[in-house]
Amino acid sequence: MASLPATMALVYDRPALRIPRPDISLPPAPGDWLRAPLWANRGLFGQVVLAAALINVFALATSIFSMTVYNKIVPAGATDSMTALLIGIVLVLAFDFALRGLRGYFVDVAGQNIDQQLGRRIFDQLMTMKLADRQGSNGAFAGLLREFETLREFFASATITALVDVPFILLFLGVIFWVAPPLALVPLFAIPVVIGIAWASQPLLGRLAQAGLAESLNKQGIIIEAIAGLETIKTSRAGPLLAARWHLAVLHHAALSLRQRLISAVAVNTAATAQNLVYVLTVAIGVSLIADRQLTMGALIAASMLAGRCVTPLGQIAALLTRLSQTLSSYRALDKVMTTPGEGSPTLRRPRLDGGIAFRNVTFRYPGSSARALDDVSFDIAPGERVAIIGRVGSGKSTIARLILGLYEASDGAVMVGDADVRQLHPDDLRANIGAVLQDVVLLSGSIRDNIALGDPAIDDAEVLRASRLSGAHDFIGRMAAGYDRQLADRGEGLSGGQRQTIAIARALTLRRPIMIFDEPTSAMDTASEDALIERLETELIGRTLVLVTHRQSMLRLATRVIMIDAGRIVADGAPAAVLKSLTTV
Ligand SMILES: Nc1ncnc2c1ncn2[C@@H]1O[C@H](COP(=O)(O)OP(=O)(O)OP(=O)(O)O)[C@@H](O)[C@H]1O
Repeated sequence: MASLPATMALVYDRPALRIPRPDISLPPAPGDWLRAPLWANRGLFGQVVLAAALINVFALATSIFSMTVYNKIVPAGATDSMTALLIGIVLVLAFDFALRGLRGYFVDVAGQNIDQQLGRRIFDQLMTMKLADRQGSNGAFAGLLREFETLREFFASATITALVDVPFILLFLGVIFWVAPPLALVPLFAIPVVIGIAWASQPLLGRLAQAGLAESLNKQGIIIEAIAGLETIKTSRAGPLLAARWHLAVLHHAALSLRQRLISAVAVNTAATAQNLVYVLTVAIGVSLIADRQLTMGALIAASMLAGRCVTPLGQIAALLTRLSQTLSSYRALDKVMTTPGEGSPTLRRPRLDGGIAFRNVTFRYPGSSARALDDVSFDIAPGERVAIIGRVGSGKSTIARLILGLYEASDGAVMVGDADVRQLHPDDLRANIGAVLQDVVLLSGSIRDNIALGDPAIDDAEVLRASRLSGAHDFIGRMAAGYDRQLADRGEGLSGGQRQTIAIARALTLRRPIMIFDEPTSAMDTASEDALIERLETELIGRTLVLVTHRQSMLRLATRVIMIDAGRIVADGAPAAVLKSLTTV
């Protein structure tokens, strides 16, 4: 940057981070996106299982300890043996303490890994998914994608430990049966009751969870829309309307959550009461067995401790089952998104395209719409040709630009770029060859320089500067104190509409791509800025293909051919003067 005057220096620390392109291989089979991260952490889960199993075995040791103390040590007054036993049990408890710590640690590490792996997969899917497959409002869709946290929470938390505890119920039952056979019947009756009630509540909880998820996404959608549109909402006094929608959504969601909690509470409280009842009944029956000399005091104490251990996991399972329905509805909703095929397959790689564009009998309907945005449209644009697309509002001009960029696929017919069908072309190659300025200019948070280079390592400071001078962005960036380092907020807030447009044009002009698509690139500019831009572009665009969507006659200076669209059909195609003349004579 030494050759630049000080005021133009682009002070920018190029991130060392390599930005990997998302993987756009075939979509995973249902559930793969979740199974793979879980399977990748099987080692950690194995250790959790082992630790949890040992903790259960240690629980057995404390019961046996109590039985031995009451049956052998107390009657014989064997204090020496007591000391040895005490040392043994303290060692067991120390191991138990360490294992509980390790178990928690392994669960947390597995949770962190799953978080990262699932989070990456979900973001990659978002980046590669077709625009046509995006569901619901921005807020609701964002909320849906964040549901992966519910899944992580379920799989990497108490779930694993609760599940490991289940088979040990049988072990504890077996030991109770060994020390005091009739007492085993008490937990044996309690277990199916607790599981039965938790299981019976599943279908209703499942329906409530599904409705609850929909309501929560609706709530999220409203709040995100309100935040993004705050300026418009205030100026058009739409606050009360949004507030009414919000209150209704909160009301519905709260009512569903309350019902969910009430039903979950029945299962969870049944388990808690069963736990107490099992203890009381074990002691009561045990006392009568002692009176009949069928049971020792030590055996009763051991049996009551073990009966508690039998029923404790049931409480966890009841809580788990109530969360299962929520987890399942999140899983089903996410699975739909995650198994949707992404944009094309990466079979056809063309790093450099020649700039030719062709539409072959293209018909297009937007998803969910029966109207044809484009109706049997055919044209050929030769490499280096500069074509303006004109027409009335809503006639289909921007749709042509979106189809060339591969943002949507033609419903019928084919869109060819550089002699290749855009459905076959790797989207990365297609878009690397096209410099595009879309109608709604969106900048991202970060510096102005970041927004012009947008993560492409091939764009260096000199190229950023060249493109900014061409677009006119450099004029105002040079006057800013922070220059190209000026940080922008979300969506480029902090700049005027015209300034945002010049930055978007600079972004498109970098790297002299063979195809330029400009959709109303100067709609927010004053006439002088627009004239200056046209003059610079006239030489810059020589030899490059231009598709220019415009309502402005002044911009037609850049075009050597004009295509006119009306209601999705081509109604005129020829030299600018001829097409304009036909317009005035109609
Ligand atoms: N995302 C969408 N979903 C459904 N219909 C859409 C969508 N975008 C555009 N349309 C419809 O497709 C038709 C063509 O839209 P397009 O944006 O191509 O018009 P345009 O000619 O660029 O209009 P303008 O001059 O106002 O930008 C319009 O009838 C419009 O309502």
